[in-house]
Amino acid sequence: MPDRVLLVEDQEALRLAVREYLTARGFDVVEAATCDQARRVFADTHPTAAVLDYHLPDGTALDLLPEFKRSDPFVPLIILTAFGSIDLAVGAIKAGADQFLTKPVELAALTVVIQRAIEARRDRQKQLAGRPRQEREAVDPFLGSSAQIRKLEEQARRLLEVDTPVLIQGETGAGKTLLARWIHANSRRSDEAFVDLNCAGLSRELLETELFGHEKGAFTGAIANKTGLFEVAHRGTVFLDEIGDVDPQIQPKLLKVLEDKQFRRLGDVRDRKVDVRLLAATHQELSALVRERKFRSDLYFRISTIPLNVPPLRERTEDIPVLAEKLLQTSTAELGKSGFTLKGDAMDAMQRYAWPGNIRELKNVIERAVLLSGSRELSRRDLMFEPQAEGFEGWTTEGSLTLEQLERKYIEWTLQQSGGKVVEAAKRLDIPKSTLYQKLKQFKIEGGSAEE
Ligand SMILES: Nc1ncnc2c1ncn2[C@@H]1O[C@H](COP(=O)(O)OP(=O)(O)OP(=O)(O)O)[C@@H](O)[C@H]1O
Repeated sequence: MPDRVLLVEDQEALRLAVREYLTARGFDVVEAATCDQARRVFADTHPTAAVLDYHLPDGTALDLLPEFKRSDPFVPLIILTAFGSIDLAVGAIKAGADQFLTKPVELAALTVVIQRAIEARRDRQKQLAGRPRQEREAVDPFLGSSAQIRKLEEQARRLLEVDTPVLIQGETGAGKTLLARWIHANSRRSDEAFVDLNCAGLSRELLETELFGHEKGAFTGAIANKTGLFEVAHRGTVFLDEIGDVDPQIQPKLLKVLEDKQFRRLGDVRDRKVDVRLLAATHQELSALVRERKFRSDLYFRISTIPLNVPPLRERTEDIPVLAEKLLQTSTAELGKSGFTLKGDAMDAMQRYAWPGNIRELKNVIERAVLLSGSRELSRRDLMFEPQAEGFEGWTTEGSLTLEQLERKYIEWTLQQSGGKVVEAAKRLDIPKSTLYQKLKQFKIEGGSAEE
């Protein structure tokens, strides 16, 4: 049976073009032009995945995301936003979207994103059916020769024989999930399930039933018993991404699973026993959340005994060539292409760029270059790095800007936008304050103040 995709887009011409393209690639496409229509079509057709334009005549995609996720927690939701609306995109991801793409939409890229999202959904469903996860081609999380990545490998290998929880820290896209999968796949639990859940943007109710399950009648809408992920992962591994976002009311329940190996389904009167290993990841400073009383200190100490730090890509630039080559190989294979190479100037540019989105961004940049380049020899010009904010026009003022010049302009601009406050500018740039100070010194930028 073909996979059904719900397409919510009010621009008719675009909707028809996307529909034709996806239909020709074997999808069964159902359509809606407004939020209202989308609700009806979603309820009637139970799509496998949905692609939603952000702005709709009677609301935004954010109105639909929670409703869709409530009726089908696994449905992949892909949001289309206008070029440059990074803030909206971030909001959408927080609200539960799985992916976002900027318009104009590259149809081949959209297709790849939909296929991947559906594949990920299938994996989750297989897990729920109780079958051990079929590990896809094993990806090496320790590619490269930098001291940082070698140290990470050494530390991670020591954790394979034990059952203690592990806290994986690192910036978004740095490879935390990949590392968690690797730990599971190489541990004693590898024949059992690996169940992962991203806790970001999940409401307390949804998170609780996802993790612990519920009994029929536990709340309005609980029409049948539901098995939670901890039960599904019995004897295996549970990976909780963005653990810092777990609602404070759920945190004691997580602690109970770790300490007593027991939990209770919502609406149940008895505890259930379970044997799972917990791996958790965060891009936030959990100790700061503890200080702000947003994260319980007892849970923090329980999970942070063995922290692993995945380094950001910009701190291991010597690993970029080998990673880029590997990602080029996998992208071309997935896209059914071959014979692509990266030229020296492309490698240099990649090693000088700051990669705020880390390996995920590197992968996207390479994939886009493969899709869009007219030549198989990819040069610096084929690599389009993501602009990081609306309103910055530094790159349009001069024809030939080096990445270093662009970085300098962007830092100056961000500092100006932050009223000269270094702490705030560092937050906006998503880099540590100390790194920003170094850059200000390096680029001889003046006017930054240390005040909060
Ligand atoms: N060593 C690697 N080799 C190939 N691909 C990698 C490697 N590390 C990460 N990736 C790819 O980069 C992307 C991001 O990785 P991953 O999801 O593990 O990051 P993350 O730190 O968990 O991100 P987030 O914080 O957003 O959850 C994935 O598509 C992953 O396959």
